[in-house]
This record gives sequence, structure tokens and C-alpha cells, in this order.
Amino acid sequence: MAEQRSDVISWDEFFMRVAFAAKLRSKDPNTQVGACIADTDHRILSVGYNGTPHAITDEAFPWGDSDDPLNDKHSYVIHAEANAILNFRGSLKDMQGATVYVTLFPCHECAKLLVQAGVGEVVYLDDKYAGTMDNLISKRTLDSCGVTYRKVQMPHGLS
Ligand SMILES: O=c1ccn([C@H]2C[C@H](O)[C@@H](COP(=O)(O)O)O2)c(=O)[nH]1
Ligand SMILES: [Zn+2]
Repeated sequence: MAEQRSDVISWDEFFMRVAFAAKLRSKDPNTQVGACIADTDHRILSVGYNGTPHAITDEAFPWGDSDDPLNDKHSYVIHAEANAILNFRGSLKDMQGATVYVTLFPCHECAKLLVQAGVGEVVYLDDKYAGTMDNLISKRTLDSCGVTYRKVQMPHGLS
């Protein structure tokens, strides 16, 4: 009888790899973010990454930081989590209690969107803005709304 495989990746690893693949599509030179939303039956509901509104071309887009909001990328980028919610083609009731896998801890604006979309859990890879005001607001929002969050374990790595 064939031996059973012992190195099968977990659901957490699988969905985080999907989120990681999504972030590879991002044109942001500084921070690429991917998000994958999976339901409680381990089905992928949607995927997104941080990018421009569809009619704005990469060439026309200011991909840098600037004190001038007109020339600052943050004024224009749609966040990975927002794109994942917008890309979802099903009914929002199917997203109740879903888990979002994100390569970067969600900002406070995304935290609000995820709560309102019904997501019940956030699993993140990196929390590089931990301790910033935005990050504290995000965590307070999630805590207040009963959305749990945890850092993913990737025993097989990401390659
Ligand atoms: O919740 C989040 C927070 C940020 N992003 C995106 C938005 C930007 O494209 C980058 C952040 O750029 P920095 O140069 O690190 O400020 O990440 C997101 O998709 N989701
Ligand atoms: Zn965000």
C-alpha cells in the first residue's frame, strides 16, 4: 500500500500562499499586499491585491509617497482587502464568519470593511506597522466587533 504523504500543507498555509501569489500582482514598489477570503468550508470566496482603480494606468499613477495628497499613492490605491471584497461575486451572507488571509495586517479602513462584510477572522503574515496609530485603531475595531486575528504559521515556508 502506498505511504500517506506527511508533508501536506495546512489550510492556513494554502490560503496564505494564495494571498501571497496575489500580492505578486501588485505594482506598488514599496508594499505589496495580497488578500484571500475563505469560507468556513475552506472554499475560496475571493482574492485581491493593492492596485489602482481600473481606468488608471500604471504610467499615469504616482507610485511614490508625497506630502502633496494629489501626488501621493495612498490617495489612489485600492487596498487588497477592499479589492477582495469588491471582487466577490456571491451573496454577502456567504461571507459571514469567513476568514481573510492577508499578507499585511489590515489598516483601520480595511478593518471596518471586513467587519461590515461579515468576516470573522483575520489571519496575517506580517504586521510591519504594529504599534502605529492606524494599527491600534484597526485592532481596537476588530476587538470591539468580535473579529479574531492571529499570525499564520508557515512551517513549509512560501517557496
Ligand atoms: O490594509 C492595507 C494597508 C495597506 N495596503 C496597501 C496600500 C499601499 O499600496 C501599501 C502601503 O504602502 P506603504 O508604502 O507601506 O505605506 O499597502 C493594503 O493593501 N491594505
Ligand atoms: Zn487597508
